[in-house]
Amino acid sequence: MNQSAAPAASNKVQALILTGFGINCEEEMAAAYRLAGADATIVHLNQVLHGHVSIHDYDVLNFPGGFSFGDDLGSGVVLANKLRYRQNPNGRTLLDDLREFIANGKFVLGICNGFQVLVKLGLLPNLGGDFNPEVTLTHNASSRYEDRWVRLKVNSATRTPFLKGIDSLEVPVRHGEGRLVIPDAATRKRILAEGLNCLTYCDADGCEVTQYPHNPNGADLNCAGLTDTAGQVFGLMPHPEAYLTLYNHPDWARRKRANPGIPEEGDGLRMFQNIVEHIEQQRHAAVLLETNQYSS
Ligand SMILES: NC(=O)CC[C@H](N)C(=O)O
Repeated sequence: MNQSAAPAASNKVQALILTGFGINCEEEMAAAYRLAGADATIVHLNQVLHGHVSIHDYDVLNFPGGFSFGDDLGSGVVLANKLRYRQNPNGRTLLDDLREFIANGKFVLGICNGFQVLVKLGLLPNLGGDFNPEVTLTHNASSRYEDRWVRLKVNSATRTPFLKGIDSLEVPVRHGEGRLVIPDAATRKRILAEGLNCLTYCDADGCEVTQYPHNPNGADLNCAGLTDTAGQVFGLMPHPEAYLTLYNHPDWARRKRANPGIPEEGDGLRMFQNIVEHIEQQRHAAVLLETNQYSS
């Protein structure tokens, strides 16, 4: 774990990955970013909450999966409250920093418990722009912990760069509280109209199926992931960071035997490659703009 206050001097995209308090998927997330060509720094949340590490030194902030605070009071609730109310020595909360981080055009990703935190903190879907919770994630309709592989379909209307060029993907789920509940018709309508329901559960052919077991939790809109209206904040229940190579898949040997030329990358890696590439392109465009300003 990195204990220093700033990321190493490097031209690579900088991904900050938070851990602590029961988060347990930080190493997989760091592996995903490193395979995608970024620098990944794992820090304990206290480093950020006490003001020793600034999120503003990074390009993309990540909330991994796990069981923060033992899921007490509901998955993600205690951590979200800590981020909303805990002040650092300068009197700022992490939510204050997150508002600024997002206003600066940066990116936030939450996976599983991380998605639950983003929803409970009001970062997703944040239709009102005031960071108040508008939807929730609660106990699976099956009343069971669901631990298996699912297939997802990407909403072609999504604006998030994380999902650019992806039609469908296979990924594992492992959660007890993944059921998205949208409490009112107006919120549901806006989520649909703006394409914020970026991922839905589907069958092996990529056709959307709303019934269990395809939809593992009974989520409203058959929804597995949400973005904010700009597509900068993205959260999903399944774990793309757990499918980085073909060999993460339980069926890899059979698949390789049937098709020896099968790609060795797992479906989940693409989202990390996408965001790293997007940030690199943004930087390149900014440099070109600056060069043109000086030369004209
Ligand atoms: N894998 C996870 O992040 C699990 C999230 C949460 N603890 C749940 O069970 O719903």
